[in-house]
Amino acid sequence: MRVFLRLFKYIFPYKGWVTAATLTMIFGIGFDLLSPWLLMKTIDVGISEGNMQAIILYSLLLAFGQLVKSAAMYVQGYSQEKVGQNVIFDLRKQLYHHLQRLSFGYYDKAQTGQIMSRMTGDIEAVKNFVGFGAMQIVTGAITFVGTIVVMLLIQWKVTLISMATIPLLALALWQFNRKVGPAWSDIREQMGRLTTTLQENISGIRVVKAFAQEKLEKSKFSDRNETNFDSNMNRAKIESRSFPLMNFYGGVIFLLMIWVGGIYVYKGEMTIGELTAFQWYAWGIIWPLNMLGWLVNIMQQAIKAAPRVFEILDTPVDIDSPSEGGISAKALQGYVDFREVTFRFPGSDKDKTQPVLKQLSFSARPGQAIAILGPTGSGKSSLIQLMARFYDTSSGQVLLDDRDVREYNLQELRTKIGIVPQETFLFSATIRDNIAFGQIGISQEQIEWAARKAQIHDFITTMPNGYDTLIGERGVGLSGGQRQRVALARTLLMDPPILILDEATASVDTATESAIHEALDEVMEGRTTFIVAQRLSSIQRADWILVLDECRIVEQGTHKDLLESDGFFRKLFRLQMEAGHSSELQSFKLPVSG
Ligand SMILES: Nc1ncnc2c1ncn2[C@@H]1O[C@H](COP(=O)(O)OP(=O)(O)OP(=O)(O)O)[C@@H](O)[C@H]1O
Repeated sequence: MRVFLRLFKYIFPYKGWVTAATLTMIFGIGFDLLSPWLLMKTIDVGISEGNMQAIILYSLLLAFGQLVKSAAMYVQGYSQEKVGQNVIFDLRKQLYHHLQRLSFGYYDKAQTGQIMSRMTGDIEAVKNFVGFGAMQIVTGAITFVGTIVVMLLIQWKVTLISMATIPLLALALWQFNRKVGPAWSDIREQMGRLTTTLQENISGIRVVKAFAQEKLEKSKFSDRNETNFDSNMNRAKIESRSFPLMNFYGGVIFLLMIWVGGIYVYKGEMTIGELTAFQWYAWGIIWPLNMLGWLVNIMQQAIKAAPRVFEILDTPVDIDSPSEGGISAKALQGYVDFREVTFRFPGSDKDKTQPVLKQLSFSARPGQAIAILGPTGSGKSSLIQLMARFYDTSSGQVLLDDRDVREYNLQELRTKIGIVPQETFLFSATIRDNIAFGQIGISQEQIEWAARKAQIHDFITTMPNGYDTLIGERGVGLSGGQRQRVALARTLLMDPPILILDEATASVDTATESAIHEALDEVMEGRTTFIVAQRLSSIQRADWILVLDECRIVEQGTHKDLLESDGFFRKLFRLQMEAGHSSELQSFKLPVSG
């Protein structure tokens, strides 16, 4: 019931169209009830009594009625479709907007296939009910009751006897409704899983092929496909057991009507006209009953699909601007302060899981380049994600220009923190659009400036269509290093006061990396730059180094400080020297002892 009430809120704005559909529906039903009566009069008053005028009058009225009914049907069909399409348009828009607002924490757990299936199949199921099923159920119910009332008024005894199978039919329908509901719930869930399997396979097709695991993937998909098949067959079984039975009970009504009606005509208690009209009225009873099974199906699909859609809409937006909009981040300068920051990923059990970051404190100011080093999994990426509020701290504070990040307007805050992440994503668009992503009024010169700084301009000019070359899914492929440089150009174009390079040059060769860092020297001036890296060659320009290990900052200082103490940094330096990277590390200019 709550599902219907909630759906009603989406229908309410289209009350004008609902009224049009309802009025034309009532009009249509009125003519449906009147037509057999007119036929009865044509026979009893016109044909039986040889009254030509009555024959012409009632026949004309019948023809006119059918004409008006057709027009009413057109308006009803159009209006109800208009309501249905508008409702899914609004629902889809709201869902998409909500998905845009949900935080990383939600996407860490959500399955893309499930989201896609809710955005498409589930919403479509809701539309079928709102735009068609609901109105047909009401039409069927009014037609059914109205027909019985008119028939009772004409010949109540024949009507009551003919209706003998109605209780049996109601029982069959109740049983069908009880069984088909869970079946639809299962189908919607299986469809979501099937879409997830498909989406993961397509996204990960390179891994599948590299490991020659097509067979395993095929069998995984076949399993899901089979489960989906079984769920649908289960529903089909329920339908094929129930529909013929319901049809049979409906047919019996028709037969009883002819049989009992014939006897009553024979006894003179019913006219031929009345019996003929009853045959027509019988459809007003059988039609809704036959349709009911099908309509219950549509209704049950919507009842099971709508909560899956509402589940996403009800997911709270845990990271957002403060309710009053937050303070402006437009003039952010780039002072960063971490104060006793402890962080645990959302959803992780406080008592069971170790925090990813524990009691972290450090400061950075504009113009400074901070390197973040540490073994893999030590929390480097987690740390930088807290600045742009991709996640919020579990305790402690992240301050930007002396204000807690949670006080800022979120959208503005994010445009002031440029992150080049480890894994870059490029859209199916031209290189120009990828670099200018979302920024309005950007000139070609600005785009080329960013591309030059990211050391990708020369490569772009060698491409067949230069900056107009399509990349991503629909266009040409780029190497890992080229992708990273396009992503770097995209971030530089944002001109953020805080620039974060999270292993942003890990996929480029050391010569290109060195060229990028040289070019970035000028860009980094006046900005606060964080460089997360494993290669020491990436952090040669850092003024301050933070070393993370086991959730804590275990070392911090300048290159010189850290080379003098016997910690992680010095070990890493020696390892990379031994691995033959001495030429790349010469700017450290410190003799290694011991
Ligand atoms: N979305 C997530 N949900 C739960 N735990 C996560 C999530 N992302 C990372 N972790 C865990 O948090 C810890 C720190 O991960 P993080 O990515 O910050 O490390 P890192 O130092 O950047 O590692 P790397 O150098 O390998 O990139 C790891 O133990 C990781 O398993």
